Amino acid sequence: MQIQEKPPAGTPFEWIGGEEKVRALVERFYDLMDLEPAYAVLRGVHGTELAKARQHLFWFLCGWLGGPQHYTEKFGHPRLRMRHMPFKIGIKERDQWLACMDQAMAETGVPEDLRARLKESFFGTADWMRNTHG
Ligand code: HEM
Repeated sequence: MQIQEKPPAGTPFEWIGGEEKVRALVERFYDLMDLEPAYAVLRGVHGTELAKARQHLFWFLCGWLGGPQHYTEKFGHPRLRMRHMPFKIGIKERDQWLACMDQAMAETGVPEDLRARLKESFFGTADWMRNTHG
């Protein structure tokens, strides 16, 4: 008999395990950004305080994954590229963001198939956010 993994039915939000898991993922993402020397450049782009970023990314990701649209209900269209314009985002920043998020997904137990799919989607979004060479 084979043990069935939860099938990828419904939304990625359901698949990941709802708000509790999204919250855990976001918390780990910013904890790692704070802790790991490998993400120092990315950390440096952020201010001293990460509380607002934690809350906003949580609200955003719930909707982006197909769950509750907290972010758009509060702020309207995310206009993410425009909102990131004040920060220098090149290849290094993009790659550290993606690596930090991937490590957070691994450490919070995001299912492998979902993790691979999200990695691709995150790449598209992060690459589109680049606003400087290098
Ligand atoms: C590519 C590299 C990226 C860098 C360097 C970066 C950096 C930042 C910084 C510095 C902030 C401001 C945090 C604060 O207000 O304290 C921010 C906010 C935010 N980022 Fe990113 N980010 C990146 C990619 C992404 C990606 C891929 C996503 C979504 C999948 C994302 C979603 C957000 C959201 C939702 C906010 C909050 C915006 C707001 O409402 O003010 N970011 N990011």
